[in-house]
Amino acid sequence: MAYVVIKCGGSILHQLPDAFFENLVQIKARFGLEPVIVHGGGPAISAMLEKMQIKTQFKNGLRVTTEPVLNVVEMVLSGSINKWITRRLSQAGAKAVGISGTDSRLLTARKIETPNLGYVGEIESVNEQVLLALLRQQFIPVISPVATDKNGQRLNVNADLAAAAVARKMNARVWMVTDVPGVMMEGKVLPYLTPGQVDGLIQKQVITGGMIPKVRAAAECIRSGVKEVVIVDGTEEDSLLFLAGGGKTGTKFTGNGVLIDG
Ligand SMILES: Nc1ncnc2c1ncn2[C@@H]1O[C@H](COP(=O)(O)OP(=O)(O)O)[C@@H](O)[C@H]1O
Ligand SMILES: CC(=O)N[C@@H](CCC(=O)OP(=O)(O)O)C(=O)O
Repeated sequence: MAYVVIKCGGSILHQLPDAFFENLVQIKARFGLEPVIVHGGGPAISAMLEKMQIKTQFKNGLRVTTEPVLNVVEMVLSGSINKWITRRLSQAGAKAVGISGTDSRLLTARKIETPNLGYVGEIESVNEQVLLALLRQQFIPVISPVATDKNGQRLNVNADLAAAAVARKMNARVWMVTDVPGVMMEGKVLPYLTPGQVDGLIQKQVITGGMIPKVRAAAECIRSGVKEVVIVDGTEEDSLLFLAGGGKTGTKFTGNGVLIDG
């Protein structure tokens, strides 16, 4: 079976048209691709934290996660956002099941060692049996990226990194759906990138903020043998069908891409 992990970024979620969810259902019928959704929700978490007057900050695209922040992260991601996506998919005719990385140890993580990041995790293992069981019964899994460590402590995992871990485990293609047409440099989309180019672009601050974990996750995928990682604009019409059919859009990560000057 061919799987595709579709990472839906919080930046774009609420602008995704009905057609996006309908396309998601069609890629299975028309191209035999089985979708697994991993979603973010950064802006919704920030909005809720602001409402609750809890301060929040990011380091290299990762949210500093104290205990009160962690409570809000889980409430928003595994609660409202996860259920909102499954509702949209159900409306589009899919059998969607929303689960969190803490269910049945789907995502096990360890605390990232960067000092003062708090309860932020990096994925150690993915229990793909849960996903395979759902997929066998024609369900589309919709995953919230909250994980647990080996002691059962909840950890906040960046959704790009969670999507990469799931894709590596399932040997799936990866489409990262976001609010920009790809990785941009000097106002233009970079059509191709290789893992080796990523660190330089971050150092030169061509890539900043939320794009940092995205390109790092993409590079990690390619280095471990994932065949296709594409960063794509969620509002681009029929982009999922286009990608499923082998079309080229957004920024594609490859083992040997086009070199960037400088
Ligand atoms: N070189 C770059 N190309 C495109 N976007 C970039 C770049 N550097 C930083 N960004 C920022 O990254 C954002 C996407 O990351 P993020 O907001 O975390 O999205 P998502 O919620 O989809 O994961 C873009 O909206 C843009 O502001
Ligand atoms: C550790 C960390 O930064 N976790 C993210 C999880 C959500 C996410 O990744 O959402 P996007 O895909 O919209 O960025 C956060 O707290 O915002």
